[in-house]
Amino acid sequence: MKYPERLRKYLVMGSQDCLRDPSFILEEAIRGGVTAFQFREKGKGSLTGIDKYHLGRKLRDICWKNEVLFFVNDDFDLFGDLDADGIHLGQEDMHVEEVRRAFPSTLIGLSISDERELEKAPVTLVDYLGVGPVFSTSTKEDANPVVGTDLIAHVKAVHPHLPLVGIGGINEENAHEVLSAGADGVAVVSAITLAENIRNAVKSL
Ligand SMILES: Cc1ncc(COP(=O)(O)OP(=O)(O)O)c(N)n1
Ligand SMILES: Cc1ncsc1CCOP(=O)(O)O
Ligand SMILES: [Mg+2]
Repeated sequence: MKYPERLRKYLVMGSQDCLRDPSFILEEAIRGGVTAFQFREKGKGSLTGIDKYHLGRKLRDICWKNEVLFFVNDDFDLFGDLDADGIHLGQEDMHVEEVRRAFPSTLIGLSISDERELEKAPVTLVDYLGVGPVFSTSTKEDANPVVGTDLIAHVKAVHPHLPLVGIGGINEENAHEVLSAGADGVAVVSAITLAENIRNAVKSL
């Protein structure tokens, strides 16, 4: 599968998002068709230090065994330690320019939550944009205001060749709206991690 298609079904997850073993959830999600994974160990109840590293390594190995892209959220040191395929950065995180300088050929994703952020984004240095929250979410405590599918359509119109994924409140009922608005993929946490049947949840996205 070529690169932008590999962002089609993008699971974002840390142990704090799981009621079951994260390795089991990731394996089931991959069997259901997940094509990319972001290790986002962050927020209430999340692991730190060596425990975070060990879980990250376990999830990375599952991804690699199955040819699924493995991204690390925020944590530049962990990204390097795990030799991840890429890193996802937000507006408050380490600067894209700095990561690109240190890792000329890694995959870099950048969050966009409004038109102003898009205007000042170093788009030539990133491999995809994560646009959202598209719908309301209870997974991210400090989430920005909901942007709807209009921002997806705007970003695609301004940068038609730059891959983009929607994130925030996406589930099997509304995923088609995100894709119809121009997204290359959907990035999902709770609709997968909390699903009773994970494989079916991914299949129906
Ligand atoms: C694919 C994707 N898009 C957006 C985000 C959000 O990143 P950020 O704004 O840095 O917030 P945190 O995830 O770090 O809380 C993401 N993680 N993934
Ligand atoms: C990490 C992140 N960034 C914007 S919304 C969000 C959380 C998305 O979680 P969910 O898919 O459960 O709404
Ligand atoms: Mg971040």
